[in-house]
Amino acid sequence: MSEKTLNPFEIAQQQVKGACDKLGVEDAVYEILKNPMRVMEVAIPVKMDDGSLKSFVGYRSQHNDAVGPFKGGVRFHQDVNRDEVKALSTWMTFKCGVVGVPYGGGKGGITVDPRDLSQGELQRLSRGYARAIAPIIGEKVDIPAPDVGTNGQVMSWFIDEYQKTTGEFAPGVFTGKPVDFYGSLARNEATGFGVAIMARDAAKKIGLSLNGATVAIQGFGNVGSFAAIYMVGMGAKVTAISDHTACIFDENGLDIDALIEYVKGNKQVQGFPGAQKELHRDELFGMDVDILMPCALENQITLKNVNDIKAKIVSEGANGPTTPEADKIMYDKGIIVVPDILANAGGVTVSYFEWVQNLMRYSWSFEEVQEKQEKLMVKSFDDIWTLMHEHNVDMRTAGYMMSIKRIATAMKYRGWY
Ligand SMILES: NC(=O)C1=CN([C@@H]2O[C@H](COP(=O)(O)OP(=O)(O)OC[C@H]3O[C@@H](n4cnc5c(N)ncnc54)[C@H](OP(=O)(O)O)[C@@H]3O)[C@@H](O)[C@H]2O)C=CC1
Ligand SMILES: O=C(O)CCC(=O)C(=O)O
Repeated sequence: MSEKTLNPFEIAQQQVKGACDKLGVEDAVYEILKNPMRVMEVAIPVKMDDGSLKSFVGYRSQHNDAVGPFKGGVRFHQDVNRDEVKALSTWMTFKCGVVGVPYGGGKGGITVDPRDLSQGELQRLSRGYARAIAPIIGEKVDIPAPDVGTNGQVMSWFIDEYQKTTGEFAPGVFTGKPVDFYGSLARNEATGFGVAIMARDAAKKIGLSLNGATVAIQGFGNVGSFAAIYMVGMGAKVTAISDHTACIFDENGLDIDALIEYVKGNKQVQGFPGAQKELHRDELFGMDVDILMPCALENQITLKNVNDIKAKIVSEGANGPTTPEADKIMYDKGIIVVPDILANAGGVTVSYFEWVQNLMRYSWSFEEVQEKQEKLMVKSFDDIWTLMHEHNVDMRTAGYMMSIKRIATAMKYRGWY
């Protein structure tokens, strides 16, 4: 048996359709939600350091803005394509609905491996992208943020170029900015922190103590590294971590601070001197751990490896890491999967707080932001947990159902159906 599809957009549509059917909403709701409202494709010519000119392809997909402005990150990665961006924007709509932040879904990206570019080339590419999408974004229209391969520096170039292009000083048009350049305290930590607290709450539900619990994390970028830090802070041992080079292992728990320092210099986990063992990156999924956190890319838990999983809880830091077929197998086995649209919603939640602070020209303390994030995510977790039992569905379907109700209500008031 193999997967029906690995196309992330078809998977996103399947997930939305399943939840619409379960809820029994009018057909019009899925008809509207099955496609993004707009997808822009742009060509971005960049003068390379060697004097040549290279044209890169970029996208911005705006899925649905019934609840509020489109919101979602921008990915710089060699595998970015139109359907991936459409899927990511779809997932954003339902993620915002899950935590109840007043946004719709958007997502952007450029097909490029940023590691192949110099800082100058990266800046010119980022500015070209901001100029190209400027006509369709805005502080109250569509608010991009970081995703794989982008960060606060890229957001800062976006802001500057947007201002040059439109003449408008609008720090709230992008979130995920550096803290000393209109960013919010606790945004950098937010997604990983959320992934950790959602695992903590799932553990509570099944009576799993985090003290000494073991964790495996795929991906050690923004999301994976902060998830690791917070899990250790809660008493757990992160025994395995992978990136595209390797999976490193230590039965006593990896030293996360030392690994962060190592990765800063070496750009990879392979060769970390603090590891007991080094394995192929894909061996991470079969590790004998209590909690698994996929924090890299789509389609990582599939029919190929789902039966190797020994974890009791999967907290999805990445967007779309699990195929529907693998999802069903984990549900049947009683593995709790905290779905991406809830587990990684900390990022957009604190992006919302950043935006509110920007609009008020005011800032909150780290503790205040993190407390607000935790309160919101814990409530969403509890609501979804209740809904899951009421309808006898998995957490992902329950999350979509909760979200669809909110979005369908807004669409109804607007007279869209
Ligand atoms: N940043 C945010 O606020 C949010 C991010 N997300 C999602 O979380 C995921 C990670 O994002 P983020 O941490 O920001 O991205 P980063 O670019 O910071 O990190 C991505 C990580 O994934 C690793 N990776 C890539 N391919 C593989 C592979 N085949 N096996 C193992 N590891 C791999 C990368 O390793 P290497 O460096 O070796 O390539 C890197 O460590 C994405 O799905 C993103 O959409 C979701 C919500 C918010
Ligand atoms: O911070 C944001 O606005 C969105 C982050 C993001 O891209 C995501 O949640 O996938």
